[in-house]
Amino acid sequence: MATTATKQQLSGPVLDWAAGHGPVTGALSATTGAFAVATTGAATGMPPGWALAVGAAGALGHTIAGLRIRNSGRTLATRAASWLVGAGWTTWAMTHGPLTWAALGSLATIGVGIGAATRSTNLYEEAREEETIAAEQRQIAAELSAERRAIAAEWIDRIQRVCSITVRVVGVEQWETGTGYSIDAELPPGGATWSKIAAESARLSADARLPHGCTATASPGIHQGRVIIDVTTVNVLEQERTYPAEYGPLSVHTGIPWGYRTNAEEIRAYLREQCALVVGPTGSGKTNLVHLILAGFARAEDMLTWVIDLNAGSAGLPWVLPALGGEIKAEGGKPVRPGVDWLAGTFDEAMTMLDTAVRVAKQRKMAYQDLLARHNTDLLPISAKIPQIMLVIDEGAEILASPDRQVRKLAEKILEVIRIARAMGIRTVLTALGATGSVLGNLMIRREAKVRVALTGGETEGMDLSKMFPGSRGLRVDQAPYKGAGFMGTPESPAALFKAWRILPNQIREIIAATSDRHPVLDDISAKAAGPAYARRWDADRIAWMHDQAPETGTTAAERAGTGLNLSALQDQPTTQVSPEDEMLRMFREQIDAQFATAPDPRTPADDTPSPAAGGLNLSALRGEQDNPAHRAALALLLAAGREGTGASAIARALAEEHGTTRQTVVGWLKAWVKDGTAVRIGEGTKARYVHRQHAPES
Ligand SMILES: Nc1ncnc2c1ncn2[C@@H]1O[C@H](COP(=O)(O)OP(=O)(O)OP(=O)(O)O)[C@@H](O)[C@H]1O
Repeated sequence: MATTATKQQLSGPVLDWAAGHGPVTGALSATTGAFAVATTGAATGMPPGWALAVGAAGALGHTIAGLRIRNSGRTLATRAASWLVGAGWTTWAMTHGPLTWAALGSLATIGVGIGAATRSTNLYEEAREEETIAAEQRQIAAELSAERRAIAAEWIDRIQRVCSITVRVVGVEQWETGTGYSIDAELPPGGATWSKIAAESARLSADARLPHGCTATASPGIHQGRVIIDVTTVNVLEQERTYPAEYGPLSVHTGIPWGYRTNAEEIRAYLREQCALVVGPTGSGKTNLVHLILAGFARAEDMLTWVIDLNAGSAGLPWVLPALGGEIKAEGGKPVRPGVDWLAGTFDEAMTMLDTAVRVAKQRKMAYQDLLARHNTDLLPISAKIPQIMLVIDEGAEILASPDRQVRKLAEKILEVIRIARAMGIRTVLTALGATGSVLGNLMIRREAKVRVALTGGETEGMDLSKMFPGSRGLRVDQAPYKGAGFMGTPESPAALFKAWRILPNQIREIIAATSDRHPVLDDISAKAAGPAYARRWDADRIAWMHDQAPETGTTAAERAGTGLNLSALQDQPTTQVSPEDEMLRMFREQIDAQFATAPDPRTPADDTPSPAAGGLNLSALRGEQDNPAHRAALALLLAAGREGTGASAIARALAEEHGTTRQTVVGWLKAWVKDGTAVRIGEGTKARYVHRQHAPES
């Protein structure tokens, strides 16, 4: 019999009134368990003392288990009492018979009692647990605020000592990046200003014993009586960080990330209305920054980048050649678009580009009047349909400062674009080797180019930061003695230390591939204004300079730059040697041919006479046409016609005077273009029009 009770005890929690039960199931299990033991015990003549012994053992075991999981004394007492009361009833019931009204009634009462007690202890345990968590959090907060209080006290003393200003610290925020903290402080009454503290940045940094490259920078608080002091404690400028490998879409409206601040937070350039000026002496990491800037523009869905680089086009070539040279292919072997929309490496091409930009700005101003009225704005709403044109002019500041008469013409055009095109969505990024007075002395640049970067790379010569960032004091060149590091200021973010990411050549290729489908096309109105000059920008003769300017070896940028601007790009540099670049250019031409069907076929001699291609098409005959100026002009007109398209009569009319081309000839060309996929025919009969495949509805 004893064995039975023990077996029950071993095989299941008959008398376990606590494990895994809520108040109701616990009480039910306890009372039914006790009832079962009592009835079985009475029927089998089990000695009643056994139940009491089991109850006592249960109470003891449960108390030990409860202590282990740190139950409260109250919970332990309730549970032990439950065991003992239950065991007491079982013992009594086995002696007096469990099937009497008194036994059953008292068992029910015990059940309700246990249920209520368990419910109460459970609630108590929950409350106790919550209180423990809250206490832990209070302790963490107290420790944190103790640290913050210590920082506040330290800086109140320091600002008093260094600046003789007694501030009251309102808050201290430790940066998530773990590289420093910001102090929000109230200035004392009596005329103290945040700029007084800003001017003492260097002395404050020294007083705080900050590591090299770390600063205490003051900026305005939420009103003029408050100041924010950003204190960096880890030097992130020293580290080389590569351009983030996530090449997701950007927009002129989201801003374009150019690098990161000393608190490791990225900083963006907002260029919808602003132009930018980037100054960096040789070896400071300027070329790297230009690539980084082009990378951001390439990622944007509403920006087209036009690059002028009279120093061998080195800034733009890595964004063009791998794409058009067929080095990079999109899915299914499709050609990819270059990472920039236009690259000018010669004086003539640069002039053409700037003239085009002026024409586009003027045309946009006239043609988008309705749109501006509808949007109740004088700023053209830039989107993927009407993209912003970003003119990046490497060493543009040197062009502006050049005494050369020819170069001055370029300078005037650059200034004209800057002056007239803000509202119409054309902005420029000018780079400079030095912050020359003649550039910053120019009112137009001072007014329009408020996004500014000075890469120092440790260079102190000719670095007048107070001219680059007027009003910002306490900036010292020696604070950023690393390549790619310097200062950046924008209308949204005051001038302060910054570092550009390092962008690697393979990343440029990755970005070209990743963004090829994302680049917008010039809106029809702008494309019409841009005309053939734009449409033919990738023509073989127009890109021949790329070959002439093939990557040099053994020549440093300094040598190339000479006194600031190397005009070698303006000279003819005939080359006869056959080199890998020749091969690359051949592939490039093939690519152009595939895209625009324009490149001459060496097998067919150039022929100025339009081919009577109207009846029965002969593609090989048409190849001869491709060197024919009338044929090329017709294709340019088709491209310039954009999405609206054009027809044979319109093209023939436009060509009649200069080339004497007949409608019948144009019909032949159009049919050929439809056949080889260059053009798409839309509509029938008299409504038929032809659209270049670049503007065809499905693309
Ligand atoms: N952001 C950066 N982070 C780390 N290293 C950099 C960074 N930018 C440039 N560098 C280093 O500096 C070297 C020179 O960079 P870059 O060619 O961009 O300088 P530059 O000012 O254009 O000089 P140059 O006029 O001689 O071409 C790079 O090869 C690279 O090693």
